[in-house]
Amino acid sequence: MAVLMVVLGVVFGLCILSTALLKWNEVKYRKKGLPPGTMGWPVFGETTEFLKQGPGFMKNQRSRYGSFFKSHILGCPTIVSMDPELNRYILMNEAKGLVPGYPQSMLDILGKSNIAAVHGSAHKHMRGALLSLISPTVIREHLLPTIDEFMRSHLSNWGDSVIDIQQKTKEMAFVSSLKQIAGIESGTIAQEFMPEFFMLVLGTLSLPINLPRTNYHRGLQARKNIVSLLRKLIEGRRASGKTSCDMLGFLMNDEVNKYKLTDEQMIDLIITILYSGYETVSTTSMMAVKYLHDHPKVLEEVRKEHMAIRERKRPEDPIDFDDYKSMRFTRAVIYETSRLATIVNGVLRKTTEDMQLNGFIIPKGWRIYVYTREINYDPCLYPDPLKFNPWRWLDKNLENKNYFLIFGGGTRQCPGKELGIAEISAFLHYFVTTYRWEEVGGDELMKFPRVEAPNGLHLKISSH
Ligand code: HEM
Repeated sequence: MAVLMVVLGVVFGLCILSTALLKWNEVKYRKKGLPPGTMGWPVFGETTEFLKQGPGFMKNQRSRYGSFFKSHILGCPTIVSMDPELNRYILMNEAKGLVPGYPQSMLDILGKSNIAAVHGSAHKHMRGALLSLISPTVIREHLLPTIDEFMRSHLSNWGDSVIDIQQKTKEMAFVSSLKQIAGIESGTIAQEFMPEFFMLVLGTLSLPINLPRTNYHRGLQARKNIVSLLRKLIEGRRASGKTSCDMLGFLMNDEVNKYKLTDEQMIDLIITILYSGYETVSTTSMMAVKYLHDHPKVLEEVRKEHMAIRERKRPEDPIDFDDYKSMRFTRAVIYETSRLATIVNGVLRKTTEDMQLNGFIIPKGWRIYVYTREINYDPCLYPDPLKFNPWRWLDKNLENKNYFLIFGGGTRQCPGKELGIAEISAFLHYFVTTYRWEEVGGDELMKFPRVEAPNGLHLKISSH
């Protein structure tokens, strides 16, 4: 009896303490003019609910508080915006103080000059330099041939084996970028680079606690090593006096390049390119393979498109820009994959000063989560939204609609969109024309907060 009384007493005490803590945190953030919503626990906020319930948490909060509510997630007081009109306004108005709001660990590891860390004229300059490296002309004349050569060799010996397509597409996205940036494809530099880069990526998604063995600490160390590798590469090229026909060669060539970047800026830009195209391209490629496997009719249509291209060519001929432009159905598959898998849930901004938004006052330094995921499943915009139906993208001009935010919008809209689509298209070209595949089975796929196969996605591959 006495034990039961003690247990009941402890439970009762804990209940009172929890209620008091939750109440205290609500009162702390009860400023006049803030949007409705809850702030959860001190320090942790509602991060656990957000990560555990994922999209369900967002939908639940929206049904209680509307499309514009406050929360405390991932270490920051945050406003979540799920309102399409407001989302566009936020993305279009960086100049009014709505700047990128990515986590500190990401900014520290990607560098002071990385594109998400700079605003105003510095952003214009870095973005201009990047766009000059990946313009449609450069894609046509330099990047597509490089990508073609890479995909051909990367996919050349997958036949009659079991592969982990997640691992393969990750390596593919990374090494393909490295080849475009510095002509490096295999050999010791790529081998040295790859584990460092994977460590850097992990670090950007961690809590910024700089203690030995934390992912943040390892990420910072990986950045140091990558910077030193790139510095050696730049110095080696300068010493040799040769010009190279790759992104680094163009950046270093003052005669043709009007954006004069310092070595630090060049290095941060290269890290930005590697980082931004890595997870987006690899995950979309993996998920496209998954959806094609599950939808034989779509696979048949894609294969028809790519076989028609091959029939016009000798086996050794690369795909060119006209071939790429003719891949209309493949483009539709890539959009449908991005929509249904929602590779990017939204983008982050923060306020540089107190500002009025949607009739509320948002304090300086608060994060704004422009949460675009639900648009992808809106039955008014995409009828039968849970169906994988690439045909919906043909002839309807869906990619030019103002609710199409798969590649972001406004001043920060993805500059790598065409490059990313070209890479995935070239990958699919060689994959569907060379191989047939079966899932080995049972691999788990997670869709939130990131799309990933925690134990890999294994395929049994046979030659076509
Ligand atoms: C399927 C592939 C891709 C998807 C879905 C994608 C998606 C996005 C999205 C949603 C944004 C907006 C971020 C924001 O507003 O804060 C963005 C920005 C960006 N993307 Fe991509 N991306 C892809 C491929 C690439 C590639 C291949 C590159 C390589 C150059 C790249 C480079 C960038 C950069 C540098 C930014 C920041 C632009 C700025 O802040 O001005 N992306 N991307």
